[in-house]
Amino acid sequence: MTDYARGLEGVIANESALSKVDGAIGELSYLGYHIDQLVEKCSYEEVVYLLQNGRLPNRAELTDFEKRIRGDRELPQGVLDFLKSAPKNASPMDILRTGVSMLGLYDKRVKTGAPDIQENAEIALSLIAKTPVLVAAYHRFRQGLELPAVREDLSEAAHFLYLINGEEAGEVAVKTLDVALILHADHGMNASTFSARVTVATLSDMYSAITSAIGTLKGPLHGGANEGVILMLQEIGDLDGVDEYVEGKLTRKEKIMGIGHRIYKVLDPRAPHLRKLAIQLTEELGEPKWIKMSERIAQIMRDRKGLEANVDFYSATVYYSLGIPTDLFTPIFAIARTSGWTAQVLEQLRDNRLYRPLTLYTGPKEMLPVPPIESR
Ligand SMILES: CC(=O)SCCNC(=O)CCNC(=O)[C@H](O)C(C)(C)COP(=O)(O)OP(=O)(O)OC[C@H]1O[C@@H](n2cnc3c(N)ncnc32)[C@H](O)[C@@H]1OP(=O)(O)O
Ligand SMILES: O=C([O-])CC(=O)C(=O)O
Repeated sequence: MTDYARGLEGVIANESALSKVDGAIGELSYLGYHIDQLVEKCSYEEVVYLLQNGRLPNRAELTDFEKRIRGDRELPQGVLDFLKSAPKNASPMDILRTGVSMLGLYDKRVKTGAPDIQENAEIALSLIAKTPVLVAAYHRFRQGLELPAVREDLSEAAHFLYLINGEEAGEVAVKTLDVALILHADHGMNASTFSARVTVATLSDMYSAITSAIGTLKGPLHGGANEGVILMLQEIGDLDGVDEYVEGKLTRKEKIMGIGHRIYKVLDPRAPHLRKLAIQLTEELGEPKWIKMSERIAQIMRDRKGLEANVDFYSATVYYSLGIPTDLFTPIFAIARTSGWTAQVLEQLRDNRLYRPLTLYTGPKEMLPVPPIESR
């Protein structure tokens, strides 16, 4: 019999040249470039180009690429109408999932039959351009505000902050979000990327694949954990409450959000970048208690369970310090990961094979006679 790996742990599902996740030493690279270098030397747009084209752009290529994405930010009127009429208390992740699915309705490039790689590469760029606008538009409309006109002179990070706030953000905020977007862009065969690849491997379309991925990212065991972290910190309230809270969770065998990882057995290499930003921002805000509480939680989890912080642990405090509402944290993760998801979908299509694993059947061994309905 074939070995059964619960939750597909340790199973290699496909090949990919996009990101290398080394769980033993805590190292992450995109197409051979260490994330530490990418964060130091590149913008998010350069990283998107890297994932989409397999190499870093030169200056002229980057300018063209930025122009291409910035020129594709307008949402179809039908999608804007949906965003305006959607319930004001909906989860922005549900809005994003539905909005991305709707974008497919308005895109004539979507066809049935064998997907065209070049057309899908174009759709990928449209999705990268439009997902931030979708999230920001819903956020404005739910407050009864208008969406500012989309602009072509701002980077992805600057434009998103401009749209949600209705005014341009400062340099520090833009740089911080840019780094966060780079760090969330791609991550091997994580659950949402796997969903996207499974969907498109049936020769479905890019919008369906990204819709699947958004639904998968939403859960608190995956991208939803960043919202869970800030809700946990708010529930604890202050540093004095941390030990009792964590002990209570461990006793009840409940999870602490933002801690632990299927692949990283050491610290997630994205966490130190976000930790550094969280320390700087909370100090500037005069609210260091959030980071002090986080440090104590991380320490207890290290000592008691040998578990380390993952990417969601400090990103929560970073976004909170930027004044971003909690329910936009996971959508921001999705916005960044759209660059990775779409690159992974294209990679899947270039060398496609249907995913169809087995299940270990645990039902009745013998065939049962169907009794008449009156006697059941
Ligand atoms: C971007 C991302 O998706 S990163 C992950 C974001 N998710 C979270 O932060 C949610 C909290 N973390 C978790 O639930 C887990 O660590 C996961 C789901 C991320 C990975 O876990 P898995 O590889 O499936 O490990 P699993 O859940 O089986 O846990 C193994 C052991 O560690 C414990 N454990 C793992 N994470 C945690 C945690 N956050 N809090 C408390 N205990 C934990 C489990 O209780 C279990 O302990 P036991 O062996 O004593 O029963
Ligand atoms: O790789 C994973 O399992 C989850 C993760 O950290 C990510 O998607 O960034």
